[in-house]
Amino acid sequence: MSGPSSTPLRVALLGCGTVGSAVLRLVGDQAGDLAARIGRPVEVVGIAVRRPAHHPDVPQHLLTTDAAALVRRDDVDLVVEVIGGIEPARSLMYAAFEAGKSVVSANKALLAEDGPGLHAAAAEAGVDLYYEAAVAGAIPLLRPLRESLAGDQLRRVVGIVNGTTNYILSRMAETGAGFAEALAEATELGYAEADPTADVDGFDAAAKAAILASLAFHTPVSSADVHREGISAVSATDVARAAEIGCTVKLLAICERVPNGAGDSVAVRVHPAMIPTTHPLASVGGAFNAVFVEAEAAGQLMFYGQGAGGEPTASAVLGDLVAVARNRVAGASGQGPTGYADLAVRPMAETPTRYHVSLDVADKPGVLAAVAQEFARQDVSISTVRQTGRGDAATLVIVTHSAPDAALSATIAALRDMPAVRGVTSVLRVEGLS
Ligand SMILES: NC(=O)C1=CN([C@@H]2O[C@H](COP(=O)(O)OP(=O)(O)OC[C@H]3O[C@@H](n4cnc5c(N)ncnc54)[C@H](O)[C@@H]3O)[C@@H](O)[C@H]2O)C=CC1
Ligand SMILES: N[C@@H](CC=O)C(=O)O
Ligand code: NA
Repeated sequence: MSGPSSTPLRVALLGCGTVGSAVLRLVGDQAGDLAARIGRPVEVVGIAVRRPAHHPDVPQHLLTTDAAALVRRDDVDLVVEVIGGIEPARSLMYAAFEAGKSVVSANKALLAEDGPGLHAAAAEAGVDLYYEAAVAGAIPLLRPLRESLAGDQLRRVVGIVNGTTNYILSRMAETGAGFAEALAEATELGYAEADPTADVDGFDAAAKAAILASLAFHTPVSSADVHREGISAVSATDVARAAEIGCTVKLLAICERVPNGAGDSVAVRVHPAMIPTTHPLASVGGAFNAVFVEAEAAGQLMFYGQGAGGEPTASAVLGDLVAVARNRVAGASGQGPTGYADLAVRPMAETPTRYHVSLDVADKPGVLAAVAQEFARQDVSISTVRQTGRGDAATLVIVTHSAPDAALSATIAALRDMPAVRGVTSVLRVEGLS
């Protein structure tokens, strides 16, 4: 049996921002252990950046602004893509596969847009495409879905998968911080995307939900298939109303397999929701992420940890780097995800949800009955009604039972038009209430 080789595996690093610089640091700090774990040393031989002058701490001879030439260089064996976004990351990955090089990426936006195409290109080239860092940062989640749970049937994956919005919502609830102030802090801490509207408007979480659903249900799901709402409309009133009923507001990603006699479908959505403070996801604070997985045989599993930040994300990148390097040493490649089930994606309008609605109404006879009638008109059953205040300042707080989302949103539209309703002050979906 042959022993470890001293010939290094040569890595091209594309991007040297929050994640890339942490990857570079960890590869250097852990060089000895990585060599022992892989069987060959790992050496970063080139780093593509946009502006070399912005990277004074990096060995200058490694820097290049020509990422396309770097991935094709003969002295590059593996590629780590931490530029982010669609282009040029997509072209660079395809070029790497064409040149027979495995890719490790943290790029959920790209994987959620073009996952099947990228995987097909990697498979055709007989190389690997790994991206554990793309969903829930440091938390090992994609490999467990792809490998450990590959023998089970998954029913539901639900969690908090965006660190920036969780940080903002936590700060708003705990300290009363304003939205802009909390977002600035999250950006400063390296959690936010280059364009933080990707976090705030739910695009980042929707991309992660698409990746999770694809792996969980063996079905190609892209970002465009995901119902997406961000947190920019979450108000201090929503947070206060949630607290009044023992709930907190979280941005949830919910991926479900929906049983149906004619053939199962999948429903994938990202939106803010009130959850009870006793729910395990309620205590997930700051930039932490947590994901529940429900599987037929395994039952409930929970994954928790740091979902954003340079070092935590670099940990997941390095785990993938070790995996693809080991495959390369063994002359093998891992099995990519399978999309054989190819289930239909169920529209949000048909997906059952529950609403919490807060209305300012006149405290007059018949108002409650008229409001209740609007719910009944859409076949929406009410779970609880609470009235506070009297006269002009009366507030009705209604929690519904589960109903198709379209029926609930039609009810809200009708309530807004009712003369007796002075204002619809808070509307949020509710998850996890008994
Ligand atoms: N920051 C985080 O907490 C996490 C980030 N990710 C993902 O990791 C990737 C990188 O994110 P960050 O490091 O936070 O972003 P960043 O904006 O800090 O770094 C990206 C770097 O790529 C460089 N770049 C852009 N275009 C380039 C080009 N054409 N050639 C060479 N370099 C180029 C930029 O100048 C920048 O330095 C993204 O896909 C992001 O979604 C994933 C998990 C967590
Ligand atoms: N911007 C993302 C970074 C990790 O994916 C987040 O806030 O979670
Ligand atoms: Na992860």
